[in-house]
Amino acid sequence: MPETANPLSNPLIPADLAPVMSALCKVAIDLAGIIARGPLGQSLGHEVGENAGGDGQKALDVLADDMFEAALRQTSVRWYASEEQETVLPLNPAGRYALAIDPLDGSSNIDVNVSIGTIFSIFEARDAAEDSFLRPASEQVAGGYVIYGPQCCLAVTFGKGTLMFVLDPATGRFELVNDAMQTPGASKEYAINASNHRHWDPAIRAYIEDCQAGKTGPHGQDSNMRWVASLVAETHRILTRGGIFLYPGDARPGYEKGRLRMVYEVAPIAFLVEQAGGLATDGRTPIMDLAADALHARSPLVFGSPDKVRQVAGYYDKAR
Ligand SMILES: O=P(O)(O)OC[C@H]1O[C@](O)(COP(=O)(O)O)[C@@H](O)[C@@H]1O
Ligand SMILES: [Mg+2]
Ligand SMILES: [Mg+2]
Repeated sequence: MPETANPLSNPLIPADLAPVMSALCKVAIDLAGIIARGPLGQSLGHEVGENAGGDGQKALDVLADDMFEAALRQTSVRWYASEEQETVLPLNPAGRYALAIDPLDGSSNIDVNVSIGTIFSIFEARDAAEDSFLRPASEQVAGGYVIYGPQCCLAVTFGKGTLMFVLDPATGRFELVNDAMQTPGASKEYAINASNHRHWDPAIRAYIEDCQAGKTGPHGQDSNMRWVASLVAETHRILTRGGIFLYPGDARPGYEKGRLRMVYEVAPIAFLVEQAGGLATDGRTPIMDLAADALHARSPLVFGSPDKVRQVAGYYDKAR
């Protein structure tokens, strides 16, 4: 792929954030190349350790983290918080921004050639490292993801709608394909890891059982279930085709608040989805009103087409 000085130049990118976005995109292009070579290149999917959240780290998790950290050092990012780092790293002391990142999302899919991604969230930096991230999701100045799939795409919001770019392999540039993504309202698809059925609370259990009941059940429609186990891929599908995603808290030890991390998974995805006319809650409360109480804190996440997300909140109200 040809190398361009700036792979993302567009008037819709705020000028102050443009160098940060450009650095993210350059790394994303390099990662897309590494991922595309799969077994022809270095081994990507083998376990190399454990991260602060207790998840196994794959070689590509660590490589992606190293690449983003190195590239963002040259930008106005003051604080760097990563799924793969226990604490916040100081980058540019004079920098204006605090950037949180899931360098490689969906790592269980690395070996099986299914879409994986990168998720990022940007706040204005505060003087204290952690304080810069432990604040309401509504204070984000940018949120987005890159998906490494059949197409490499960037979805990003700066609080004025959700933009979608596609990487053109012929030029090495991300081209704008939609300047106002709109989550479709009507969809028959729901996404949840159904193997956890026995651990769910009564509200989620009742909601999913009613989805499964189909046309003759209370929802009055047949549904399809999807579970990619890659949050970026589920988000991309829902932004494009509608539907609902649920990763609720459940009864497994350590899963009281589900699996997903507030700072670098839940908050940026909620920002993107709400800017595209969807809703994102923890089941009841809008994610945008919530703040993490620790860097790697988890949060339940329910997002997608507004009517469906409201419907889930109704099940929680009934279960009270
Ligand atoms: O394996 P589970 O419990 O279904 O969890 C799947 C979820 O875990 C994740 O893979 C977590 O992300 P990481 O790969 O960044 O740890 C999400 O992308 C996905 O939604
Ligand atoms: Mg993730
Ligand atoms: Mg990850």
